[in-house]
Amino acid sequence: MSIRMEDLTVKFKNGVTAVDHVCLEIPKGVYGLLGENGAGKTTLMRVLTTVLAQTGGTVTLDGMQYSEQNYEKIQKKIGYLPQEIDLYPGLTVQECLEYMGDLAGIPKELCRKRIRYYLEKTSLTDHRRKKMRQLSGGMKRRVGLIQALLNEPEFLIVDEPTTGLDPEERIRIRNLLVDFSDNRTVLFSTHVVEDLVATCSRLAIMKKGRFLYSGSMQELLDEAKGHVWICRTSDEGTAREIEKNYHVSSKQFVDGGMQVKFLSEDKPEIRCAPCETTLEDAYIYVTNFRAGRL
Ligand SMILES: Nc1ncnc2c1ncn2[C@@H]1O[C@H](COP(=O)(O)OP(=O)(O)OP(=O)(O)O)[C@@H](O)[C@H]1O
Repeated sequence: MSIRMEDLTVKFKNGVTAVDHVCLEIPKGVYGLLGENGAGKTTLMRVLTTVLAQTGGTVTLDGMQYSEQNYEKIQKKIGYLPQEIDLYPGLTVQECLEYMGDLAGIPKELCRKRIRYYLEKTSLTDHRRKKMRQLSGGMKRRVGLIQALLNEPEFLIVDEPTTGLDPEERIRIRNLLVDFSDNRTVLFSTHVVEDLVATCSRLAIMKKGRFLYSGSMQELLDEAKGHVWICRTSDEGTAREIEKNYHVSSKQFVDGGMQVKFLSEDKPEIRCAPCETTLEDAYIYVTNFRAGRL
């Protein structure tokens, strides 16, 4: 399963161009999508799920064009967990999932078997008789993920799947997505950088409707290599100066002073040492230093 976008554009009636002439190929496996608020990620995902039609360019799914006559066939291959999901509050978890499975045309027995499997995988088995409205936010999110997985789609699109989950559940869901991606494509949109580090080896970074970066995680880290610096200082003035002049990626109090990690294209003129690059640093590097080239 491969998804290809060529010159894809979405311009809303109010004049906002949320997706701006982008090209991208999403291969098999988990593919990360990162970007600031308003970057255009949700709009892009809505096009990929056929909820919204593009205003320009093309999308193909294994060579099949996204066009009205193909929408039904495409929808059968897709699972989607949107950012906001409010499933039937009056139904129990089990009833809700059976109903969603029915809507997706999954035979009853097969559907029940899958529901049992995914309830177990998402630690919801003991909650299956609860009404949807009685669930916590994190539990609702997990039910939302199950409904997206029920038809075992070839292309799964998940928007912030780990929002509201505690650390253990977050890890479990990430592992579930990685297992699920075997021979399938999972587009994983998130603001949580560690989620991508733990799940994918390729990703795209979006800003103002365009891709600032698309490629491997390692190449992204390499781009920022040599531009990340660390300064330990007990002088508040130095710390303030760094904040004023550079993009700070972290700061923390340490014995007798402060440790500031920051990004700079060139070697800074203050006392500091080069430092290992994390995905978060690389993200800040690309969004701030490449943005000027947009
Ligand atoms: N239906 C719409 N009509 C007009 N403008 C819209 C519509 N939907 C989104 N936009 C605008 O398009 C741009 C991209 O929005 P989008 O929701 O795709 O961003 P996002 O990357 O998903 O943001 P977030 O991370 O906050 O969810 C924003 O400027 C937004 O205001």
